[in-house]
Amino acid sequence: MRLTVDGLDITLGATPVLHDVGLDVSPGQIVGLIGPNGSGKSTLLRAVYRSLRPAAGVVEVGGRDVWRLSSRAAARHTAAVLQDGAGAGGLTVAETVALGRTPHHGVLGRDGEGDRRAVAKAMESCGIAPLADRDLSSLSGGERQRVLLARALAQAPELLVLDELTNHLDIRARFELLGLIRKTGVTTLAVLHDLDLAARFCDRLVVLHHGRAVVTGPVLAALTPRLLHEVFGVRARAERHPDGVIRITYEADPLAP
Ligand SMILES: Nc1ncnc2c1ncn2[C@@H]1O[C@H](COP(=O)(O)OP(=O)(O)OP(=O)(O)O)[C@@H](O)[C@H]1O
Repeated sequence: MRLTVDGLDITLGATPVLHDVGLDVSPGQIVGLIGPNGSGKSTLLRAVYRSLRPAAGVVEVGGRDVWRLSSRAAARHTAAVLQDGAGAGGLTVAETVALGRTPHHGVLGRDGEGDRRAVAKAMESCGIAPLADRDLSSLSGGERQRVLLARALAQAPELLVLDELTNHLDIRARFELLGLIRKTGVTTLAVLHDLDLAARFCDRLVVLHHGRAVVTGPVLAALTPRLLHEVFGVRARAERHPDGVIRITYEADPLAP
């Protein structure tokens, strides 16, 4: 399902945070949202998953303005995994993942066989089936991230919104979970701080700087040495290696003026 954001302006308190931001994620693509701390990435995601109403601009998923849908209707197609998302207190892992099915329930709100299958499959694919009966609060940060991703996948979304999913994950888990998301084929907008991971897994990048989308495009076109210096303040270059993978190489003194 296509995501389109156009002309987004957001002010928080008295601080203008996003200015005329637009982006487009084609069905099945993974688009990385990158930018320095405070550039407005999480704020933009909040407008997309309908937790922050923009002062101006439109967010459309599958051609429908998300702010014209009920939150329940929007939750049937969009799932979010948020930075250090705590999840509901006092629930087991299996109960937490099952919450992902809530937007699909009828008026009786009961789990059916299809719901149970979706939950089991999501737990299996995120590697958390052995943790099913553990209390969510007893998990490590990385385990909790896997649970929150499983909850999002159980939701069977057509748009996945990820805010620093890879925080707390060990290096293998980063590759595993981003690879898993690629395999699902779900349209994804992901905030990533790790530029190497962004370069490896994203079809396109949107670079935010001081609340503006300054560059949008394929990884190599976006991550020029000039952009890396002007936006991220580092001397580095992105190159496609003979194995086909794009990697970032930092200069000996990345902070050189
Ligand atoms: N309630 C608020 N009132 C005023 N300013 C706010 C408020 N919430 C966030 N901001 C500011 O908005 C800016 C963008 O914040 P946001 O969390 O979207 O950035 P980010 O790019 O996700 O940052 P990070 O990479 O550090 O997570 C920051 O400068 C932040 O201080």
